[in-house]
This record gives sequence, C-alpha cells and structure tokens, in this order.
Amino acid sequence: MTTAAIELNNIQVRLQQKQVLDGIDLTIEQGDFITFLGPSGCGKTTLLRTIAGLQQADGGSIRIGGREVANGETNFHMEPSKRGLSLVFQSYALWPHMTVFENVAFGLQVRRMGKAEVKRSVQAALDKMRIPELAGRYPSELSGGQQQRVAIARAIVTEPDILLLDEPLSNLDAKLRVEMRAELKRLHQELNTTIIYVTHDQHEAMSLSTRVAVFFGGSLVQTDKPRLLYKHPKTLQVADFIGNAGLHLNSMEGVITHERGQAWLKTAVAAIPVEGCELETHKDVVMTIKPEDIRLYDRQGPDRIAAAVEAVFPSGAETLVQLNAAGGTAMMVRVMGDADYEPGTVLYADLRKEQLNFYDKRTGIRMEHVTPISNTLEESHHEDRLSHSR
Ligand SMILES: Nc1ncnc2c1ncn2[C@@H]1O[C@H](COP(=O)(O)OP(=O)(O)OP(=O)(O)O)[C@@H](O)[C@H]1O
Repeated sequence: MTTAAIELNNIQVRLQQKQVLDGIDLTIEQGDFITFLGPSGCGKTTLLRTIAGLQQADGGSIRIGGREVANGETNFHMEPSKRGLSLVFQSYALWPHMTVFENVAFGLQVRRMGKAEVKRSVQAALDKMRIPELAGRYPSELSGGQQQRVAIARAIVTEPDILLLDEPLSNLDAKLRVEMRAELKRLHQELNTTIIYVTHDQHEAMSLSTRVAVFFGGSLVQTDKPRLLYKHPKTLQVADFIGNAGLHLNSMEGVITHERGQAWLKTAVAAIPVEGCELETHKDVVMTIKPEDIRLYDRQGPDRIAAAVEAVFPSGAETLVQLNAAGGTAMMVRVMGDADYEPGTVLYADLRKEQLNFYDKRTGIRMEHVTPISNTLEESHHEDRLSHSR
C-alpha cells in the first residue's frame, strides 16, 4: 500500500473564539486532484493554510507523506518551508521589481542551486506553463492570465510533491478561466503531483477534480468523486449547493405510506413505489431530481405526470422548460435543442426513477437505503417521446 499524500486527523481551528474548523478527517491520496468546495466562510482557505503551516491547528494532527508535520495536542508545528508544498494564492503575489525569470527562479536561488541548473529548471517550468517568451518581462507588463501562469510556474519549479491552489482563477475573466482550467488539468496529468484546489465554483470543482470535498460551517460534509457527488449528494444542503450552479434541482415533498402490500412515496404529483423503508410510515421526505433526468412526452402514459408549460428558457444547445404540475409543484426540465412551447401547453413528464434521491426532511440526510422500484413498462413507451428530449 502506498503512503497517503496527506492525512488530516480531527483538525480543529479556532480563530478569535470562533470554531472555524471542527473535526476535519480527510485522507488525500498521492496524485489526487482534490477540491475544497463550499460557500464563502466555510473554512476552505483556513484548512489549506493549516496544511501549508501558515495557520496552527488547535487540535488534531497532519501527516504529509507519512511524516507528522503538525500536532495540536503536542503543540508541534513544522515550519511551512519544510513541508514539501507549494502554494499559489488568488492574488498571484508576484514581486513587481523582478522579471518573470527572476520571480520563478527565486525559490531555487534560496536553495543555493547552481546558476546553470536554475536556468534549466526555470526554462522547464516556463515551458510547462507555455510562457517561455515572457521570461524577460516584468509583472506590470503581463495580462492577468499571464501573471497567473507565472505564479503557477513559480510554484512548480521546485517540483513540490503537493501543490496548493487557493482560488487561482477567480481574478480571470470567464474565457480565460475556462482556458486555465484546461491548463491545470493538463498540468496535473503531466506532473502527476497531488493538487489541493480551493474554490466556491461548483463547475470548476466538478470539471477539474478527481475528488471533491464539500464544506459547510467548518465541517466536512461529503468527499466523493465529482460524478458521485453530483448524482447522490449526501445532504439536502449539499444537493442545494451543487444544484444552485444553474442546475435547477427539482425537489418535491412527500410522505412514506404502506398500501396494498407495498411502500410508496406520495407527493402532490405522484406515488412512487419504493423499497427499503419498512419501518418508516408517515416519514416526511424530500425527493429530488435533476432537470436532465426528466423526460417529456406529448401523450399520457404509465407513470407520467401531467404538467403545464409555465415558461421556456432557450440557451443555444439546450432549453430549460419550466412546468407547473398538480398542487403547484414546479418542475424544471432540460431538453436538448429547441423546445418552442406556448405557455399553457400540457406535457407529460416521466421522472427517471433511478435518478431520484430521497432525503429525510427533518435531518436533511439522504436515505440511502430507500430505492425506487423501477418501472418495467418504461422502456416500451419510448416511441412517443418528444424527439428533442433526452
Ligand atoms: N484571522 C482571522 N481571524 C478571525 N476569523 C477569521 C480569520 N480568518 C478567517 N476567519 C473566519 O473563519 C471563517 C472561515 O474563513 P475562510 O477564509 O477559511 O473561509 P473560506 O471558505 O475560504 O471563504 P472564502 O471562499 O470567502 O475565501 C470565516 O468565518 C472567517 O470570517
């Protein structure tokens, strides 16, 4: 078994009497690209700073490559420069009086490396960031995107085992962000370094990471592969946060009943046969489904929910259709291509059962044990499905 890149054990941090991090346990494997995701103030940056050694932990321990670097109980804190990490800040923090070459070389020169070797290493880092032609320029002569590349070149020139990136793209415009995202992904594959990345941008987290760790109020709520996090958020809070990135998560309240020898989740619009909840009659449940997991038909069929078109939001490749079903239940459905419905048109929605998630309304925690019984008729009724829906 290989040693984990980083092991965090019950990390506690208090700042000015406020518990900013509370019992963080996390193992980061070598080569992981893990993103710390969460709303502003949830403690992402503080955790990154604690790993880097810029912030002392009040409790818990940190191991990097199997070696203890911090222990709150014994008050041991290894200094940042000895931890084998490089940190890139949101602000780039380039030295204005130094050229790009000098900025990148600085970390090597303090290590008393020979001149020729420094030159070779800086050149290699600038090549990796695809900016060899900028070596002689000063930071004031660079665009935001170029400055960001220099900041990353400076961080990778020392060949750190672990690269820490704190919202590195937040000062860039939308187009540059997408471009730099691709660069970071390529860099991760090329260097095979462990990367910890802090962001509050769900899209960035999903598209870059091998794993995403979601934080709320100083606690780590869920760590998963992006796809799993997207499909099965562990709590309603996580579902809501992920769903708020323009994904328009649909949620419906319901209650579990047992009738005709079968358990059902009854909502205002549908009764869904479920299993795994024998003892949970009358439990209040919130059911969620993503807009792309609802199919639209123009005819009634088994298990389809009648709903009237409220509004249509075209956005090029896809269209969001807002529907209104029984009991005032709003539903947002994503369909590929155009969907030019008049408001008031009645359509029939089929919720893809395997994509439903159920949450205990009181605790907000996903009821993993409750699963829908799939509709065996579903596949035989595809011929009348609207051609543009998926
Ligand atoms: N030096 C400090 N003294 C007191 N409180 C602090 C200090 N630094 C951070 N905090 C508080 O700790 C909490 C976590 O801050 P942190 O910067 O880690 O959050 P974050 O998730 O990175 O937020 P953002 O996305 O806005 O950067 C916040 O409530 C913040 O106000």
